[in-house]
Amino acid sequence: MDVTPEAGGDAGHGAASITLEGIRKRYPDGTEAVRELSLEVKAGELAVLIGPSGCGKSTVLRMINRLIEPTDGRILLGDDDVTRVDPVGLRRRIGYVIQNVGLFPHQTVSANVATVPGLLGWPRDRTRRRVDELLELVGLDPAQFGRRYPHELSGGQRQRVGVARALAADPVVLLMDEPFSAVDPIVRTRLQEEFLRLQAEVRKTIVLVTHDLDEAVRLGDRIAVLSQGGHLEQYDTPAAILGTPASPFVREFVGADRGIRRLAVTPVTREVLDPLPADGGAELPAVPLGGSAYDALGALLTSAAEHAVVTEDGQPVGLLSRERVLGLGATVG
Ligand SMILES: Nc1ncnc2c1ncn2[C@@H]1O[C@H](COP(=O)(O)OP(=O)(O)OP(=O)(O)O)[C@@H](O)[C@H]1O
Repeated sequence: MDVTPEAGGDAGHGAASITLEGIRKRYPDGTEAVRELSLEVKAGELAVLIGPSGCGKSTVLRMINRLIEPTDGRILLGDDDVTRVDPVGLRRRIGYVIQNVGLFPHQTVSANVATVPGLLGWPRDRTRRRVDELLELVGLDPAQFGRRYPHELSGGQRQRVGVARALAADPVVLLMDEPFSAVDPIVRTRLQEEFLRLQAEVRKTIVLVTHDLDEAVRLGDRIAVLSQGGHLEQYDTPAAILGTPASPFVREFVGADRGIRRLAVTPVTREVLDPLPADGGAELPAVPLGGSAYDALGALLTSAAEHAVVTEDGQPVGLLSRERVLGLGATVG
């Protein structure tokens, strides 16, 4: 069988749907990592797998490209059963991006991106064109970055090279295991935005594993919330997952983050302030009246202070305690 780019590709360009049918993974030591999971990712869609540590997310992902062999069940790319094909050939048709990227340290950026085309025996000219095109696509100038080695790049740049490498041979499917977690939050947000633009262009079928609910909500067309043993609690759009959690587990899972998210949109008002001390709180961190409770909490945690002084037009108007800020999160959660 040949997993062609057209296989099952009714929506994405060169993308295939992924169907998991009753897959199960029992490790040799008896661990039931995934008991029974069925899931369909439509061609050209991005599905996020999220859930607590150890619930089986990475195991599911690695069964799709057969880095891990399923104990039971079927996995289809388009109409083709991946459990029946040569795993090495299969992996050349599936892009795989992991945390910390896994670039080859002694090869240049261009050589890294050219890995799979090289294995597939593409002519050198075609490979070179493809490498340049992909580096441009992920926002790296080929002339400037192509000859560098991975250690000469920032973490965010390495991550982009990882994505370019995974896309090099125009895979039918892209698997991403915590692809943005190794970079700081600001770079992460930027990479996520760039990645969404890239996905709008290439429309691959993508399965992405993350711990970060904000990332799941931002990137996912659909989110699969898993509990221990790869149990599928809910598989739905981000809005539906946040708005109508299907089980107490999902409610609790999104609930914790929902409180934090609400803090970001809750302003610090006069109602929550305590009177100023005699010295006006000169030594305390200052936060503006009307600023977000989330930012106020950040200022308190950074300075390890119990109180912040709240200012209006530069003048102190009251004290805000850490307890009050946390209360704002709890009462609106
Ligand atoms: N090779 C292995 N042998 C035995 N058990 C394993 C093996 N690999 C993973 N497991 C177990 O299978 C379960 C699922 O692991 P998996 O890595 O898929 O979870 P995960 O949801 O990706 O976790 P995390 O979020 O912590 O990365 C865990 O209980 C883990 O300890």
